[in-house]
Amino acid sequence: MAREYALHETRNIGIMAHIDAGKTTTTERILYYSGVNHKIGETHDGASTMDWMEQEQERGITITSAATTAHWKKTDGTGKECRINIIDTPGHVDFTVEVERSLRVLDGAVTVLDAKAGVEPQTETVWRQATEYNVPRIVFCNKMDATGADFLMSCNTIIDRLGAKSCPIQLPIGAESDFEAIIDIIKRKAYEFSGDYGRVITEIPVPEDMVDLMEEYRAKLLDYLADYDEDFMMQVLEGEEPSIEEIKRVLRIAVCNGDFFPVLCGSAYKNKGVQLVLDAVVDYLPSPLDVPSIKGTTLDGEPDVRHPGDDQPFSALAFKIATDPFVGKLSFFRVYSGTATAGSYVLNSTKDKKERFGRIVQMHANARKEITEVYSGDIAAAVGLKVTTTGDTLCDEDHPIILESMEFPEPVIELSLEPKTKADQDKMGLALAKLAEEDPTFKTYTNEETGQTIIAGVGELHLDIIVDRLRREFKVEANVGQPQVAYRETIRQTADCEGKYIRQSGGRGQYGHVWIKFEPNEGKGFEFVDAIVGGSVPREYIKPTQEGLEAALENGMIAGYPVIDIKATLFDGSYHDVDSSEMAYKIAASMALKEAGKKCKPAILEPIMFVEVTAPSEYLGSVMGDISSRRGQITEQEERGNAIIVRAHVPLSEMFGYVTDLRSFTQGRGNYSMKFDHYSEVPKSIAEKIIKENSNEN
Ligand SMILES: Nc1nc2c(ncn2[C@@H]2O[C@H](COP(=O)(O)OP(=O)(O)OP(=O)(O)O)[C@@H](O)[C@H]2O)c(=O)[nH]1
Repeated sequence: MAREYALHETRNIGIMAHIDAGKTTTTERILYYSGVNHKIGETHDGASTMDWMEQEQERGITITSAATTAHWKKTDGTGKECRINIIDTPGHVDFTVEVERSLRVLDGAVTVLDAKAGVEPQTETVWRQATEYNVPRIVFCNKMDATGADFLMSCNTIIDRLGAKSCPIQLPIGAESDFEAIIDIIKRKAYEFSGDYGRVITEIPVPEDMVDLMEEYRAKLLDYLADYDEDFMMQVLEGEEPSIEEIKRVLRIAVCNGDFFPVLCGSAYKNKGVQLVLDAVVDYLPSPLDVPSIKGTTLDGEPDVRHPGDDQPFSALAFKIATDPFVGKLSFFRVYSGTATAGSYVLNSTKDKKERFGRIVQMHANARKEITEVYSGDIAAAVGLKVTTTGDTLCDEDHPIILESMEFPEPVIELSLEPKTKADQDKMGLALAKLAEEDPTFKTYTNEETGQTIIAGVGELHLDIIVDRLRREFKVEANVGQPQVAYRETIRQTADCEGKYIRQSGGRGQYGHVWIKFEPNEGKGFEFVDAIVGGSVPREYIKPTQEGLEAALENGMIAGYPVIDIKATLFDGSYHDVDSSEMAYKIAASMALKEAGKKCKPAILEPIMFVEVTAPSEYLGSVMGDISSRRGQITEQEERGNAIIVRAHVPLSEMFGYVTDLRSFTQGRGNYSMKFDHYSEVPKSIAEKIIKENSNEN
């Protein structure tokens, strides 16, 4: 089967915004106009198609990014269509990993702003992420119908707050309840929307009193564009009037270049303007051919690259694993090069395992269409992959490559779960394993000392939702502990440590004996070195020693928290001809680590968060004072109109309940966002307290 849409007629886009700016409503309209949906579900009625998970509907927020395919006619008069793959990205800071992983596989994005507020703190976060991943964007200034909507103010915030090169390519006619129609600055035409969900678009005259403003911004736009094309610059300098096609051509170059951001306006809710956003997606956002070829490495770690094209070797990146109630596990992937058919085998080069593409499906909101082949540039989901997790590369076995993957934030908050009944206990293990498979930022483990199941995530809301899903989707009832900081342990000093496990009481005994040198390994995680010469520890017991050590690291040395940044060199030991066993070496390794807890100057590390607070200027003093009282260090402060932004590093343990405190001393006008930054050693007094608390529980 040949491909349905040419590569240059494919768009992989994300819709990014501050929470509540209207991403979901906008996406719904897109699906409606592009013919996928026949009924529009309003998010505030809890009936939207994208937010199909039950609690998403109740909370009215988008949690998972569903990849959805839509089609839209090109504006060049050829009657041809583009395929637009849309990834709906969540706006809450606890889900930035969702934003980041979709950014990784997108070629372009639509940033949705709320016309009442312009650029908001969370918009800045996603904007910066998009910049980091070089994702070209167009901006849709939504909610023009809402009280307080101000288009030009919003456009200015893009320049002032984001420091971005940007210019409107539309102007609203009227605002708030008088918002009526939209002017296309490039075409010098105006449009109004009527009929079923604004389906009918009618051209109307540009109001007399808006002509000057339109010309002013048109001139500004041309000025900006002149930088991107020499011929165009000459035309503008010589006062020639460039044609509409010419302007669109250069605007496309500017947008694809990733540093120019045209702004459109409308109201998704009132059905005005979304079709023009789709036109702009097709006209200005890049196809897979317009973005740089994806980089990666060969299996030997040499730099390598894959170019888009169906004739290239197959390469794809798995960016999301989801559980579908009907087909089971779905692995979403983006194809960067080549093609693959359903039923074929591919190599998971990250894990060095073969995988079979059982069935391949394309998602249309919550419906799915089975396809037989995927092509370069496509986004689709595979059913039945066994070992693949988020971030893995799938590729042609004969041309292996490991594509650049993504980084995931640390799970810094944890809580304990106690199943209510034996039946719950049985179900819980499976359910947690499934959730962890879907979400690389969610971890679960058993605290060996207390026997409790611990779940860890990136924020309180993240864990809240996990617990909620356990209850609803997996029908597991559990008592939930208070959220706690996920501390870590490490060592500060090198020492040789012995672990000896010998049991000889009649019959076959147990014998395992190792000497391990432990060294601090800051920022480099866990490293295991086999330095055994002369067989003092036989070959077959080296892997068990490493495994025993890895398991022991999870349970800590002094307070039960996972040990990080440690290098272990197995350099000596002994064995017994009859009694040595894998188990005995595993235990010996864990005993050696216990000894490291005494000899290697162990330390407790706490997560330090990057916190960004925005509040009216008069609260600057209180914001700073409060951060200091939380052991915070202010790194930057900035004034922006009447508001101040304070950036700081604050230990997570001091941030519980911050939202309530901030609201109360700023009379509800302060806001903040926070994300993990790094680990740092806790002050001695606190370390002692943590160790004491954790030994009390025993
Ligand atoms: N007045 C007005 N309200 C809108 C518009 N678009 C969306 N809304 C409302 O704003 C609220 C948030 O819209 P959503 O589409 O759920 O926003 P979102 O950005 O997807 O939010 P999350 O999924 O929670 O991140 C809902 O109550 C919408 O009905 C608009 O154009 N005008």
